[in-house]
Amino acid sequence: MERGKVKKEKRKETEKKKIREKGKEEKRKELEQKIKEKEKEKQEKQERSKRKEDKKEKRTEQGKETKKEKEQFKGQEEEEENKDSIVTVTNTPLEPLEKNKQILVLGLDGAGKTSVLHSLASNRVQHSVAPTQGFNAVCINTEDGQMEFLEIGGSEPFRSY
Ligand SMILES: Nc1nc2c(ncn2[C@@H]2O[C@H](COP(=O)(O)OP(=O)(O)OP(=O)(O)O)[C@@H](O)[C@H]2O)c(=O)[nH]1
Ligand SMILES: [Mg+2]
Repeated sequence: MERGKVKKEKRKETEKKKIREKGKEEKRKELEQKIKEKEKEKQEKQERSKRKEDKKEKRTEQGKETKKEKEQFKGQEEEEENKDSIVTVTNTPLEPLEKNKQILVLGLDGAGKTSVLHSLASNRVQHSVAPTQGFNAVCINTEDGQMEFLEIGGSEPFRSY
């Protein structure tokens, strides 16, 4: 009888051990799953941060390009202003060239604006030209298209224009 009791107790102990081991394995599996989920979250965060950095870099590059364009435009304007007596400025310097061009002619009085335009239009040199009062418009037809010159008198009353 005692032997039978001992055997039963041994069986119970082995069963208990088995149950404990199963519980431990389940806990291990749960921990492993949690660790994997955390790693995935970290990777996703890193990818998001990378995308944000890429977007920022693109924006800064675009800003640099626009700044360069502005600087080029300013440089062109300054070069045109530094010309001696007659200054010609096109209305749309950065747009594609059109057939009809409008050219503004500026300069001090007596510089020879009207004389140059007259010689261009008529192929003749006119010596005594009266000072331009207000503005003087000259249209010249060329092979490529029309060129419209607008001269503003260089006398002091017209310099404000
Ligand atoms: N010697 C010489 N005289 C010139 C020349 N070009 C113009 N002139 C003379 O300079 C004077 C003034 O010329 P304009 O063409 O009227 O000058 P402008 O720039 O139109 O002057 P405003 O209309 O007052 O702004 C005229 O008597 C011209 O004959 C040039 O190349 N050489
Ligand atoms: Mg003139």
